[in-house]
Amino acid sequence: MHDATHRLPQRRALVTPLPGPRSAALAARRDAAVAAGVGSTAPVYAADADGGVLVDVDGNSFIDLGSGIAVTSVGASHPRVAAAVAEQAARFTHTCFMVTPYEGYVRVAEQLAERTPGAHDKRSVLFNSGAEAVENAVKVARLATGRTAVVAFDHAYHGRTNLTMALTAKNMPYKARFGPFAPEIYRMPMSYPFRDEPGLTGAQAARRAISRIEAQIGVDSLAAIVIEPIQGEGGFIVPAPGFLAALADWARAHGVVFIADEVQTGFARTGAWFACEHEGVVPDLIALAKGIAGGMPLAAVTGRADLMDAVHPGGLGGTYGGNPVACAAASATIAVMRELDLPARAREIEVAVLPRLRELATETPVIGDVRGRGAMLAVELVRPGSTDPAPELAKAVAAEALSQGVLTLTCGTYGNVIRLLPPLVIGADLLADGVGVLAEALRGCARRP
Ligand SMILES: Cc1ncc(COP(=O)(O)O)c(CNCCCC(=O)O)c1O
Repeated sequence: MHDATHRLPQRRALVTPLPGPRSAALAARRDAAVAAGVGSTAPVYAADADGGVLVDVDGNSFIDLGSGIAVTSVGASHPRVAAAVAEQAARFTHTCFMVTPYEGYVRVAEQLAERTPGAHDKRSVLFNSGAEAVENAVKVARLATGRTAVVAFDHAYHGRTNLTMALTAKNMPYKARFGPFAPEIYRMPMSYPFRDEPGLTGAQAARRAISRIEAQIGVDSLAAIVIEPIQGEGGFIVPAPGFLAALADWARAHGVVFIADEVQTGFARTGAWFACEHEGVVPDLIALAKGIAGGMPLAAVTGRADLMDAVHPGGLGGTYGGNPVACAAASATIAVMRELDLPARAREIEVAVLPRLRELATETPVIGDVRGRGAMLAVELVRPGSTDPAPELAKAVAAEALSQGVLTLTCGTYGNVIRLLPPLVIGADLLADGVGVLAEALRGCARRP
C-alpha cells in the first residue's frame, strides 16, 4: 500500500480535551443558529483535512475512518481536485446546463459511460445528491415501462426526500413523523446472511423475494427494483453470493428495470469501480454520488440509452445539476482514482483490516459479525451468546475511539454496527493505528459489565 505524500502530518494527536475551547464556542453559536434536527457525530469542528486525517479548530488531529460518509475517498483536499476546482471557479461557477451547457458536464457523462458496468450504449444525467439521483432513476424507470410499482428492500437506505424516505426502511431518525410517503413502494426481504436462517443461499433469498413480488404486486405493475449492492446505512449488509444476480436476471426477464443504488458503494470503495462488478451484475440504471467528486456535491444516473432517452426533452434536469465546479472536481477525482488504482488500494485495505477484525471477533463475544468488501467494512455488535443487537455498545465503542483520536461511524437498522470507511489514500501505518485503537475500544467496551 503506497503512502502518498500529504500536506498535513498523517498522525493521531490530541492536544486539548474534546471538545476543545474553539469547538465548544462554535457549538454554542450553532445552537443559536442551526436547526436542532441536523445532528453531528463528532463534537469537534473541522479546520483542515488531508489524506487520512482531519484536524479540528483546536489543533486535534484525528484518524478519519468515516471519509464524511464514504465521500472523500481521495482525501478531502487532494491537490488535483483543489486545483481543478479553483481553475473552474475562476472561469465560471454556474451557467445552468439546461440554459448554457458546458463541456465539463459532457466529459463526466462520457467517463461514467466508460467506467460503469456494461458495454452497452449509455446516457447520464447529473444531479446534486444521492437522493436526487435515486428519485430520478425511479422517474426514468416508471416513464420507460409505463408501470408504477417499485420494490425496495428491508434495511435499505436511499435518501431523505419523500420518495426516497418511502424507499428507505428505517423509521427513526429518517422517516418518523414526516409522512405520508409516496405510494406504490413495496418492501421485500433482503439477503442478510448474519440474520437469515443458516445456509440460506443467495438464490434462495432471491426466490423468497421474487415469489412475494409475484404474489403481492404482479409483474405487470412493477417498474423497478431498487437495491444497494451492499447496504450502507442499513448496516453494511453484504448479500449472499448470487442474490443480486438472481434478482437482476429475473428483472430482465420480466421487463423490470434493475436500479443499482451505488451512492455509497461506487467509485472504488468496495475494491472495484462499482460493487455490482463483484457479482457480475450489469444494472439497467445506476445511481451515483458520494465518492464521485472528491467531496464536491455531484450525483448521477447512468443507464441504458433506450431507457434514459425515453424521457421527453425537459423531463430531466434541475438548476444546479452537474454544476461545472463539481464536474471539474469529478474529472480530477476519477483521474486520481485511475492513476493510483484506488480499487486495488481498497482491496489492500480489506486484506489489511478484515482478517484482523475477524481474529478479534474470535476473542470478543460481543462481535457478532465482521463483514464488508474493500474499504467498506463493518463490525456488528450483539449481546454475548446471542444475535440480539447491542446499539449502546456501538455508541460506546465509537465514543471511546473518538476519545483516542479516531473518528468512526455507526449504522444499521438496529444501530449496532461500527463501520470503517477510510479514505482510500490513507497510509498503511495510519490505518493500522486507527484499527488498533478501534480494536482496543472494542475489547475495553466488551469487558464492561
Ligand atoms: C445508498 C445510498 N443511497 C442514497 C443516499 C442519499 O444520498 P444523499 O447525497 O445524502 O442524498 C445515501 C446517503 N447515505 C448517507 C446518508 C447520511 C444521512 O443523511 O444521515 C446512500 O448511502
